[in-house]
Amino acid sequence: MHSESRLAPKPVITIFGTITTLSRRHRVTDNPPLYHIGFCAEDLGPTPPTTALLCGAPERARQIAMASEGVSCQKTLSENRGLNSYLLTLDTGQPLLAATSGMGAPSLSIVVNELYSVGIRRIIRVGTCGSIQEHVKVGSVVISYAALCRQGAANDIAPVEYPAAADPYISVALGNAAARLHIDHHLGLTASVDSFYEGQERVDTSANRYLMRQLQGITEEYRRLNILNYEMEAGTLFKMAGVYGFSAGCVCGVLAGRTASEAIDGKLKDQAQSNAIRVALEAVRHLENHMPA
Ligand SMILES: O=P(O)(O)O[C@H]1O[C@H](CO)[C@@H](O)[C@H]1O
Ligand SMILES: O=c1cc[nH]c(=O)[nH]1
Repeated sequence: MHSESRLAPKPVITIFGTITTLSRRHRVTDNPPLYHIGFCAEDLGPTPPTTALLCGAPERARQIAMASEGVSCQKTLSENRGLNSYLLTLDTGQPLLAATSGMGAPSLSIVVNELYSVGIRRIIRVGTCGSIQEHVKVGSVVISYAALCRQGAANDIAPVEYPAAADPYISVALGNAAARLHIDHHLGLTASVDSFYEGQERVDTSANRYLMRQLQGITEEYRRLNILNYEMEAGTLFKMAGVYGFSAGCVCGVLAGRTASEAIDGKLKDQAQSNAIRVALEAVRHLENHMPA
């Protein structure tokens, strides 16, 4: 045992106040951190969280931890590879993890595997998306109860036909949370794909103006199949939940209205993301109270 590993965590001053970060020298356990997420089960303390809010962007995980009402950040667990993760306590007393998946299913699959290893049993993706339906407006949130999963990583985990379904209790909790907060929301089907440009039929804003024939018209086809939105992680998360045996949900802020334009709406971006965060936090408060993981 190295004596330095028993040192108390080092306090650091950030623009958000004083928090504690777990540098390699100041971790309170000798157990090795998991290779990608950069922490292990013992780093989660005596009352470890079993629920994680999982964001594609590290800045969003940080926003949940440092700038959300009713959330206290106990410590920064890791910033390894930009997969920022934070140990939190909600105003209800519930422990919670805010973590980062990175963009796309391959990165998400690694992070989710390691989160499961450290004891996480409920994962709510807090993401962003593009709407493909006229009535799903930029700034609103989409709660995915299932996904059309056109993702390669998922095929390493389950057959292509395997259902990509959210936990119905989480989906209902997210819908009820959005209603309580008076946030414009839609509960429905999501298309989870592997690329932001070609896979979501972007041409005007893409460096690649050539779209393979099989993708030409795909957005209109999905629209007619009553799919609400495009994003890049939920399908694989849902399939992993089924195979591993944890519960999963997804709420995404709408950043692009694809019936009008391919572009991200910069003006409503912050509002859409903070709506998704507020809905997820409110849902967790009620899920934990009524349905222990
Ligand atoms: O904002 P996040 O959570 O990263 O989600 C969406 O944004 C990224 C693409 O811009 C993809 O990861 C997509 O799923
Ligand atoms: O259009 C969008 C916006 C965010 N994320 C996506 O995957 N697509």
